[in-house]
Amino acid sequence: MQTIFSITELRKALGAERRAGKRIGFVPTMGNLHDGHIQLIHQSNATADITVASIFVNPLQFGENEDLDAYPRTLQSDSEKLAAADCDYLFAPNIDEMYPNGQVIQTQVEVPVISDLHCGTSRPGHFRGVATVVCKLFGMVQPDVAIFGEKDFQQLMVIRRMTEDLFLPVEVQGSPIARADNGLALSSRNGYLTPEELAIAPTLNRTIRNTISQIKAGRTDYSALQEEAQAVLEEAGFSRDYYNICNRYDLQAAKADDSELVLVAAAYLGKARLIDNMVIDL
Ligand SMILES: Nc1ncnc2c1ncn2[C@@H]1O[C@H](COP(=O)(O)OP(=O)(O)OP(=O)(O)O)[C@@H](O)[C@H]1O
Ligand SMILES: CC(C)(CO)[C@@H](O)C(=O)[O-]
Ligand code: BAL
Repeated sequence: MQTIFSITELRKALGAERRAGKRIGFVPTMGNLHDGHIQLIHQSNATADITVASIFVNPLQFGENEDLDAYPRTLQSDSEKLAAADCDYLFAPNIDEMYPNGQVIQTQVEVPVISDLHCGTSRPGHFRGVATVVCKLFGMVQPDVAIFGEKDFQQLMVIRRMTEDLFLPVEVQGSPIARADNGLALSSRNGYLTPEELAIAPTLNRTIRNTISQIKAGRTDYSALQEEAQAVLEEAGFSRDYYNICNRYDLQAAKADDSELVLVAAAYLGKARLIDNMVIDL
């Protein structure tokens, strides 16, 4: 695997691959890689000839009081994991490479409506930061296909909308959530949890599954179901963010006669903010 830090060098290397007729797969990440990320690399390897992973902790998508400084930076071990997974290129630009004009005076990409729901409500401006950096990364890497995890369900929808609206020539693929045996969605932020909190964390997924079985059993009083689940999570030691039963296609609050749903949730536990979701087929 070749590690590249500059856009010029990246363009040179990938230009040669493209001219050789290679289909380029791309996996954008913020690093501190776990098996969920490696699954995305495998998916890219299966669909493309060349896989490019990026590692960039993007300040533009972090709020003022969020964990930008604390976010784990583990380039050496990430690079070993990527090489072992047969990734071909690691692109790890620094902040000046990504934002040569600073983070404020530059073009930003806004995907309206959906960006203001759920994670966008608790993290204002977050999806503008995500859409902007992913658009820039697409311009740098010019992939044929890009893979994103379904753990960030709303992020995947924002990126699909952006790609479609801007006619970006990239196929966007989702990849299922990789979980620990106890149901906990793998996440770099699980590393913030103490052993006691790690024992509590699977309650988030267990609660989601419980809500879904009640919906499958016929309950359609979604507001009450959401409130009951929030109470269970608080009792377990979480603090509230959101827990919403939604229409799968626009992420608006589900109506009683909607049949294709998704439950999206986020909750605070100690220093971590955990997210999870599950689709519901009725
Ligand atoms: N458990 C998982 N299963 C599948 N994909 C995942 C999982 N965790 C992360 N991803 C995907 O990996 C890509 C990079 O995500 P990121 O680097 O933010 O990892 P993360 O572990 O989700 O970190 P964080 O805890 O900060 O959200 C995203 O497309 C994300 O959806
Ligand atoms: C897509 C992404 C790499 C953009 O910074 C980030 O939001 C993430 O890791 O999911
Ligand atoms: N996985 C989404 C990146 C973030 O939380 O900022």
